[in-house]
Amino acid sequence: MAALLEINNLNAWYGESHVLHGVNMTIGEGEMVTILGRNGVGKTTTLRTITGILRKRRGEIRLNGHDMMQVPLHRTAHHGLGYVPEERGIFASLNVIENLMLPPAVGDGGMSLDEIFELFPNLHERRNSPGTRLSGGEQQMLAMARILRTGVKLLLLDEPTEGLAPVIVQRIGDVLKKLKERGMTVLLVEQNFRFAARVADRFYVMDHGMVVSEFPVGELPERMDTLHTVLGV
Ligand SMILES: Nc1ncnc2c1ncn2[C@@H]1O[C@H](COP(=O)(O)OP(=O)(O)OP(=O)(O)O)[C@@H](O)[C@H]1O
Repeated sequence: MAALLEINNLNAWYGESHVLHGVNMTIGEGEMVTILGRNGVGKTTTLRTITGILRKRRGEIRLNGHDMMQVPLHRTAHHGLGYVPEERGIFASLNVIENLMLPPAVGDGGMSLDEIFELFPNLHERRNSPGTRLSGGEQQMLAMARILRTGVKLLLLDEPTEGLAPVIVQRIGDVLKKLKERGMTVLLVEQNFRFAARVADRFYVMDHGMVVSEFPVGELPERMDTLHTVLGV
């Protein structure tokens, strides 16, 4: 499988605080990979550093072979990188369609509104509702849908299931499975272990700003005891 994203010896700082200490990851095209780890180990920071929101960084980030360290933040989407942050960023005063149409399409292969509404039928039902009236689950789906419309190749998701009811978590899992069938590559941070086990091909476990282990989903059962210790769950 060809690598879509390659990260080598990635370091990042918040001011003087050195948070990532040499992260290495490779994500193959069409893969779904989950980053696990306790609170504060650097999972969100890894996503923010890949997107370039956090600029105080050193190391290597290649997307499709392209050196992303040189790409300014406003150009990252043009290279196929889409980021859905934990806080989702839905515009409260805009309705669902307006939120969806806001980011410009930046590449080929973005989903049409019809395709989006097929994937997220409840967004179609709520298409005229303002952001303020959406549930947490609907906001999460809208945040994902908005990025999918733009034609991204790599989707970075930060805790997509946080605070959501089990039935909505299940639905987000179904969406990710359908995206996988379409060949989308996804790197996600997730604390919900059962959800992650359902959608991921592979896991990275982070601790103290580094990747400390990596394994395919098939090895999950034999790793459970160690993971419970490492993750404190
Ligand atoms: N804006 C910031 N300024 C300074 N330090 C920060 C900032 N954001 C995060 N940190 C620190 O960086 C470290 C890594 O945080 P990060 O949010 O990446 O962890 P995480 O693994 O995603 O955990 P969580 O699930 O709690 O978000 C933590 O020590 C955190 O306190």
